[in-house]
Amino acid sequence: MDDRLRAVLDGLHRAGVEHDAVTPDRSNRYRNLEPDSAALLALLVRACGAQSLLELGTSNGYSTLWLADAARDTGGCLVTVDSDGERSGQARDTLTRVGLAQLVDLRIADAAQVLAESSDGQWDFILLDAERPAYAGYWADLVRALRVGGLLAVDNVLSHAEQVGAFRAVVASDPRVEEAVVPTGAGVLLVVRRS
Ligand SMILES: C[S@@+](CC[C@H](N)C(=O)[O-])C[C@H]1O[C@@H](n2cnc3c(N)ncnc32)[C@H](O)[C@@H]1O
Repeated sequence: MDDRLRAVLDGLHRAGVEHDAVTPDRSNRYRNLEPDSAALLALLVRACGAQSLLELGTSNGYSTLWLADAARDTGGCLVTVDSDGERSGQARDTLTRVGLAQLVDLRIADAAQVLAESSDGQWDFILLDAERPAYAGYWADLVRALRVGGLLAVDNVLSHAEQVGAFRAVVASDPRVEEAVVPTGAGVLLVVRRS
């Protein structure tokens, strides 16, 4: 990552923390990934050589920038989805500013619908970072749309363990996948589809 992008990311994260601290309504917060988690996911994208990336939960684009930068190295591209047009617009502006916009298809849409419309095995990498109580309902399409050998990452599995309990149970009982939790940031669940 070049110094300019690093500086933009550092500033974005700092501003996000400050914004969220004075925003009582959580639906208006940015709720960006922790920097260590974002760095881990970008590293995994590079390690996997992921070409086809999906992010569910763009917010103002903090994690999107990390993933897009990694996709630039793998020769891949990223579809990122958020139901909120205003935050998505902020993400578009920042991606344009740092020269990553051409790698990213920003969609203002519902995560469930994008997953349902994904073809079998379409995605090499998926980041799920939206509304946690909905995750269990996404599972059938998540695993179907993930390529065999592909990687799914889910944030907040330690910080909000109770909200992802049903989802964790569904994943743990599915023989098509292997999983591990990385205790970085808010806790990142990594799931690999093996069949
Ligand atoms: C935790 S934030 C994402 C943070 C982002 N990944 C980052 O690190 O900068 C969650 C985002 O998911 C979006 N979201 C929640 N439910 C959604 C849904 N069903 N479909 C699409 N986006 C959704 C919210 O609008 C919010 O911007």
